[in-house]
Amino acid sequence: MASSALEVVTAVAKGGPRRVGHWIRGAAVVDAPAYYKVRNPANDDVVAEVADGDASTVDEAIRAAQEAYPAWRDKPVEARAKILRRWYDLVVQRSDALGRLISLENGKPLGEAVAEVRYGASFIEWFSEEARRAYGDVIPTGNEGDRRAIVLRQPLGVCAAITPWNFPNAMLTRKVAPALAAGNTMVARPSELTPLSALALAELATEAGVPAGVFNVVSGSRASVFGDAFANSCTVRMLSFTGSTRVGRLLLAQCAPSVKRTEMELGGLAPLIVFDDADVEVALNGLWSAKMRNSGQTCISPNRIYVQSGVYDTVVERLAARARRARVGPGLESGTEVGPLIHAAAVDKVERHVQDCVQRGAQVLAGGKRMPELGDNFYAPTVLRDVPHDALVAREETFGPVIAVMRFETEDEVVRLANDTEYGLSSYAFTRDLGRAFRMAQQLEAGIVGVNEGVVSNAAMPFGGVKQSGHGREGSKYGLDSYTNLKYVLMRY
Ligand SMILES: NC(=O)c1ccc[n+]([C@@H]2O[C@H](COP(=O)([O-])OP(=O)(O)OC[C@H]3O[C@@H](n4cnc5c(N)ncnc54)[C@H](O)[C@@H]3O)[C@@H](O)[C@H]2O)c1
Ligand SMILES: O=CCCC(=O)O
Repeated sequence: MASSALEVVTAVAKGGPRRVGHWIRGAAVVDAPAYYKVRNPANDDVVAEVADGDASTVDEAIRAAQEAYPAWRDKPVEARAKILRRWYDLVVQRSDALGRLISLENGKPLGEAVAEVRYGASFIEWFSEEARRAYGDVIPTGNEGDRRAIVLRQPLGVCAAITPWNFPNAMLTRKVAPALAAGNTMVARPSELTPLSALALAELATEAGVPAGVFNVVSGSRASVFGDAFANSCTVRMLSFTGSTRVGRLLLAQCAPSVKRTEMELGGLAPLIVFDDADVEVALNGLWSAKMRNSGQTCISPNRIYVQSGVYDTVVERLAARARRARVGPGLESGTEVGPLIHAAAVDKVERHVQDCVQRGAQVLAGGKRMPELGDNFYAPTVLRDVPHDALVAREETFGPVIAVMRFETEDEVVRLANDTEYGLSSYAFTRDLGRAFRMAQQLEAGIVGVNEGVVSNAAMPFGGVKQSGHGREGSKYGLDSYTNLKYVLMRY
């Protein structure tokens, strides 16, 4: 019986049973009162049975994090940095197994899954280094003869994290690494669909020397139980959430009574603009990589593709040819470029969006259908042309492999269309005109702008949204801000 998340991959290969518990106080909690099944989206097979926690589980994990806090906070920063660095090394060493785990529970192609592990690890590496740079300030008072004003940067205490299924490894490391680097402790609750990657990361953290109770992971099938328990706890000083804007709004309201600090990494509806003066090859490559990563289930995936009239026909035809060639299949099958969607409801949503485009006059150039021969959760990479600006895809995240192409004539028109949304996470523009490139960087209302580039994610850069895509920045030198308080001290001597 595999009881460790890291052993699940081998147990699956051998067909053996596997039950995985919460990770609290540096150890797996065995014999939980209840378990639920985690399934592979590619074939619906049970990957593992995972502990189904409740409010008492969360309370126990919060207690563990609270007890571990003073010693972790007071550890010399070099010691914390070295432990994080060891954790990074272990994650990299185990990247194949961790990648397989992602592929098993999330469905994404193995190559992408291993790339996610390395991306996730890069946040641990980055913050193991940033730990040493949690600087404060000395501010002139005007009375330097007898006083000094200093600003200290201090940890918050116990932090909580709720993470989504689409990047089960990286969305967690970019919260827990800065939290621990700054001297906080953490309780994390991963998506019920993909808890194994988080549990495996916690095991490796313990192996690396993260003391018991500093990083705890609780799993469970009833999401709101965890949100309620985190929000209602006055011990939890901060909640960092990545997920939909709908759930983000709920959690913000729940955190209001305890005036908890929040970091919200929410949904997107990215515009991607191809101007007539773009290098079409660069634009097509950028669009394809931004769109098809994780089968389109990415918060920064472009949902609204605006192509200027002069290159419209070329772009849609070449995209359609690319989509027809794409190899769709299970994530663990070699050669797979596009994997399954996470579950049946996700496929239903994609189908609804495609049908809506067609009903409004769009034409399907590639895909536009389910792939039952592969399984219930597969949808063919789809290219639609002549999509009207009032289609559903222009208002709601599709979260699937659908390239919905709209036509525009002028720069002013496309900036207005691109900004006409409550979302503001990422945006993309392809142009060879330098002035226009700067105007796009300036005018697009988003936390991230890719100019002639579709791959924007990097641990050294600030990731986050504006408007209803959230607040706070993950990664970069700003990534410690959400996990630290500034304390102003005026010293008269
Ligand atoms: N901005 C970012 O960095 C970023 C990154 C990844 C995903 N996302 C967004 O996440 C969404 C996709 O992920 P999802 O489907 O898991 O989102 P989701 O909001 O449904 O769920 C996110 C997490 O919240 C939990 N949850 C759901 N309802 C809850 C409740 N009432 N109380 C507490 N927790 C609750 C889920 O179980 C999951 O763990 C998309 O909108 C995507 O754009 C954003
Ligand atoms: O899904 C959103 C996060 C993806 C990323 O960090 O590149």
